[in-house]
Amino acid sequence: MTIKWGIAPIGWRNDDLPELGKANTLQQLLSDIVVANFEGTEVGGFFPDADTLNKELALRQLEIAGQWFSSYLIRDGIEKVEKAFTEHCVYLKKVNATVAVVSEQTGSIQATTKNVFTAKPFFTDEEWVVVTTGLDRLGEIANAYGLKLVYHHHLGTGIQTGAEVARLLENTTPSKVHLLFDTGHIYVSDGDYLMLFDDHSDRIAHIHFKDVRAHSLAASQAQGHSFTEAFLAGMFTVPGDGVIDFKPLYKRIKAMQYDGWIIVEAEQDPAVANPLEYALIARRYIDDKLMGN
Ligand SMILES: O=C1C[C@@H](O)[C@H](O)[C@@H](O)C1=O
Ligand SMILES: [Co+2]
Repeated sequence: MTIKWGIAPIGWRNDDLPELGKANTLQQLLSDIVVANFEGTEVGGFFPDADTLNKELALRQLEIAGQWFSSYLIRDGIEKVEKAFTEHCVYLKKVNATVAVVSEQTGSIQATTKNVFTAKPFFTDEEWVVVTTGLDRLGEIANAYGLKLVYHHHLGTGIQTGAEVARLLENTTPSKVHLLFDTGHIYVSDGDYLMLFDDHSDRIAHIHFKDVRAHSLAASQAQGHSFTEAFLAGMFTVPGDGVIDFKPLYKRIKAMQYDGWIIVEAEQDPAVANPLEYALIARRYIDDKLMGN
């Protein structure tokens, strides 16, 4: 079992809202990650070409876990998506990543003003077939580049709930499509975050540790916030600062001999939540409450 701990750029700069933290440079982000004693990160939308990135990583002995890829299999069809995904894998291989994070974004309300708690899309039976067969094909491409395709269930998308994740996994091939388990997304969607882990631990190949502030979540639900409004209002935070108890989860992760990355990922406005300060809060929680027990 080798667990690597990383932290995502999303607390410094946000791909969903690129104006957030615009002044934070790659160098600042990577140096903060070193200060907070994490081993690596995921690629953010503002990251440079592979050679430039590799140089900055090597200077700090940091590694890349993977990068998000928005697939539009239903909207665009497999041929178009395959091409973009192959380019994505070429880059990931150059930066020595291990996973390609994929989320089907057809119909997603993630970047819209719609109520994220009530207006998620649902795929038809035909659309499910397109998504699952397409993901199997993308998984073959990822494998050819020595990467694992890890599927990211996400609020406001067609694959959000535990039942939807189960349907996805039942209809895809285990050697081609793995699961990214994101604590924050499943907590807000279903409440119970351990059940999804227990049901599919054999498919989990990447983990996002995202915590949730219960009072902010309740306020956002009451106000019918969009995804963006909800995270700007403070719905997400780092482990140790919210309502999720990561201790029973971490016990399970160790018990299954998990081999892979756990990435702390908490989108907040960096002007409100100092990214280094929150990285250090997460580090302290991990050291004292998880690894120390
Ligand atoms: O992994 C993620 C990537 C982001 O783009 C996304 O919106 C966020 O919520 C997340 O979990
Ligand atoms: Co995530």
